[in-house]
Amino acid sequence: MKANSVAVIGGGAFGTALACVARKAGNDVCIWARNQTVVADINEGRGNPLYLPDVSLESGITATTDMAEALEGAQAVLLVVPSQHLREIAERMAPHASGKAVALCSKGVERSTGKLMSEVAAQCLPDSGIAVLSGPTFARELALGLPGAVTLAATEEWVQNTILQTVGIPTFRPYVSNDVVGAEIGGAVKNVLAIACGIVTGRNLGENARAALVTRGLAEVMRLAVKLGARAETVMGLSGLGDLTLTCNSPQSRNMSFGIELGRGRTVAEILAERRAVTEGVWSAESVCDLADKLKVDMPICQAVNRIVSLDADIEKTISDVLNRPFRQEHG
Ligand SMILES: NC(=O)c1ccc[n+]([C@@H]2O[C@H](COP(=O)([O-])OP(=O)(O)OC[C@H]3O[C@@H](n4cnc5c(N)ncnc54)[C@H](O)[C@@H]3O)[C@@H](O)[C@H]2O)c1
Ligand SMILES: O=P(O)(O)OC[C@H](O)CO
Repeated sequence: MKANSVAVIGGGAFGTALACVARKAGNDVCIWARNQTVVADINEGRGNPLYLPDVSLESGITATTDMAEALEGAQAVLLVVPSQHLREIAERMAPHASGKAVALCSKGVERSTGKLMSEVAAQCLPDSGIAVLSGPTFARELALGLPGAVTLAATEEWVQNTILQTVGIPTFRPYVSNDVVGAEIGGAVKNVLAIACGIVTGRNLGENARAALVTRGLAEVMRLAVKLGARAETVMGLSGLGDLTLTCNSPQSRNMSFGIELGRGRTVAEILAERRAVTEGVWSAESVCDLADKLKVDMPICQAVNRIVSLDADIEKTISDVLNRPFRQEHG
């Protein structure tokens, strides 16, 4: 029997890792990447050293810079580009993605509109079935075949089933949900909170402080998610608590490591200038805070990160402001 065909849109670390997962699930996989060097590395070198060094790719994973070619014949699509570029790429996909199941794997909130990724996709890909795939997943570990689990959220059963069959394997276990907004909000906000945890780590403020930040950060995610109509249980699942725990506790995280460097005194511009990889929390801090303001949701940790990364606020003063907020009830 001919293998199913899967398109992975985005040739960064996570797109490449998900291509490995989809291949292990028995699919023929074609990665679309904008960078010709990435395409050549995948097709000729069987790897992606620019974005995911030291990982070899199985045959059965190919790459192209041609969007139509990548999507032709694909039953399922994994959309894995940085969140601020999702609209532009989804618009390019649209003529070739009608009737296909598309899993959104980006974590962020669009800066120019304040929209969640599913809202952007609803505008740009009206004829596709949309899912959100999100959870605690460092690309490298996935690509190496280490075990993990994610939330797979879609309102339509055929979309859930298509994506489940595309990526579900014993070492990559999707847990299915119909709470799309709940599944995506955790991933978007945890990147901002991981920067806060990094700052605290970089300034040697201790493990107690980081545990407090993770817990109070979870309360921020919960308040925003519930206000957006998401379910609390989703926030307590893999895409919420799971991803927050991973990202806020490991310097493997680009967001946490960015915060660590900030905490040690380097500037946003200096750190970003040295990075090829995307640090989503930098780009979503402002849009998460704008969304919170609009919905009148209190998110003091995210606001503090935004003041530091977007408005160049003094770190010591910002930490002091957070610590000196009035005491309050833990819940409610
Ligand atoms: N890396 C991970 O462990 C991981 C895990 C889960 C989710 N994600 C999410 O996946 C998304 C992609 O992250 P990644 O880690 O694969 O990226 P990456 O940092 O490895 O690479 C950046 C990617 O962005 C692309 N890019 C840069 N500028 C672009 C533009 N103008 N238009 C289109 N593409 C552009 C690059 O070509 C490259 O493919 C992000 O939203 C990230 O939060 C990443
Ligand atoms: O390295 P980060 O901070 O972008 O995090 C990667 C994934 O989102 C972890 O689930």
